[in-house]
Amino acid sequence: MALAGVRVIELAGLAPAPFCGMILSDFGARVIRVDRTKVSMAMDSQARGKQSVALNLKSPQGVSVLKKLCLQSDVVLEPYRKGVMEKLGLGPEELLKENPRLIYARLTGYGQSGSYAKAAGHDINYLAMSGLLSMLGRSSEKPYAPLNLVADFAGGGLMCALGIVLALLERSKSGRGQIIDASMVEGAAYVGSFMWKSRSLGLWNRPRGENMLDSGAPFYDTYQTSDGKHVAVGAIEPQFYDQLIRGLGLDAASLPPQMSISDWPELRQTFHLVFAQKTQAEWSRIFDGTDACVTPVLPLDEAGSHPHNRERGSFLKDAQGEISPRPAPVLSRTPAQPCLFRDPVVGENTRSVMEEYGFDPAHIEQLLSAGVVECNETKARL
Ligand SMILES: C[C@H](CCC[C@@H](C)[C@H]1CC[C@H]2[C@@H]3[C@H](O)C[C@@H]4C[C@H](O)CC[C@]4(C)[C@H]3C[C@H](O)[C@]12C)C(=O)SCCNC(=O)CCNC(=O)[C@H](O)C(C)(C)COP(=O)(O)OP(=O)(O)OC[C@H]1O[C@@H](n2cnc3c(N)ncnc32)[C@H](O)[C@@H]1OP(=O)(O)O
Repeated sequence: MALAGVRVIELAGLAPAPFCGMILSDFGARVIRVDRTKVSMAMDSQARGKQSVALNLKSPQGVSVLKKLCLQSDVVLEPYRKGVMEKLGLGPEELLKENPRLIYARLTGYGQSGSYAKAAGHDINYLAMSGLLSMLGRSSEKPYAPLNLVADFAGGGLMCALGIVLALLERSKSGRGQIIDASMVEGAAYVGSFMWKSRSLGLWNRPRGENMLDSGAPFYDTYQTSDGKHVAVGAIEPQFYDQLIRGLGLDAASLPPQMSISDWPELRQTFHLVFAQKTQAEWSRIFDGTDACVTPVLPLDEAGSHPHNRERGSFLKDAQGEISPRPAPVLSRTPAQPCLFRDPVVGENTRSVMEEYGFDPAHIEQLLSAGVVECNETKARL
């Protein structure tokens, strides 16, 4: 796999850093998640392929253990508020001095500088600060955050993984590590570059929800079908729009022109009435195999069984029978081989990882009895 041999220490976080760690793990990195001690269960729902070491970083001995892990690793990924790592004596200056090849990835909302750097926040705040949230939502309604997809995952976890891969690539030439300052505000904004850079095309001149790609246009929207399900329509280009009109059984000559914005409300009402006459499956039978750009809106539990996705193996089933997306993209020679085994219990791998990183057994026992580290091998076997 592409990242085979890369060792990552991931400090347990909420959502973006776990996703970043899972991407690295899916593509072959060895990811060791450092959990707090005295927690009953991991909140990491993206722990695929990871190992868990439970370590109390509030103790000086715990800090020494982490330093030793980082000394023999390629990447450390930290998701805390600015200054937390420095307060623990685990800041980048400290760790890079000991291991100049270390890639020190800092995944935060607002980045390591600026007046918000130390403020708490979540996806919705970062998305708001990126400028993008102002563009999301239906006409005459307030801005609407599309789950926590954009800042946490696209602009956060994924962008940070890109930074890590870039830094690894650069290190193969220079031999040197570096610090990655991954701000979710900036990551989200960057993902949204098209919105900034396409403003000159007039794509976003109208109020929110009234432009071509923000549900303003009737040919770029969702419609309810007679069985209460939905279809998505993305028939932008005239040749595809023609096929949409044909599939709907409408007469193009009796409709206003596609790009007549003032007629969009009337056209939307026509589409709405027609789509409501057949079930989602009936519309799929009509539109599958055409270029009308009409697809069913699939719920998560149906996405994996859709023929197209099934043919490509786009979703996988793990040992617990849980279905989730397979890693993307697909590399032809060195594709990801995601682990299908269950997620680790907190502290399940403490002892084995410490042994592997050169701690002698007596020292491990001493740290265990002092509560600096925790080992939950038995819990894992239950
Ligand atoms: C929208 C998403 C968030 C979705 C997450 C949800 C899935 C979960 C959010 C709340 C959870 C529920 C809740 O916890 C209650 C229940 C708990 C129960 O156990 C389970 C069920 C729950 C219902 C639970 C269920 C789910 O988990 C939730 C619903 C996001 O947007 S995520 C993005 C968030 N932003 C960032 O990541 C940006 C960077 N980080 C930050 O800005 C801050 O970390 C953040 C997120 C604002 C949190 O701030 P906080 O003050 O809590 O922490 P920090 O200032 O960063 O400091 C960390 C402290 O922890 C110490 N520490 C770290 N590791 C260790 C260790 N191994 N040992 C000892 N101590 C450790 C560290 O030293 C810091 O200590 P100090 O404060 O003393 O410096």
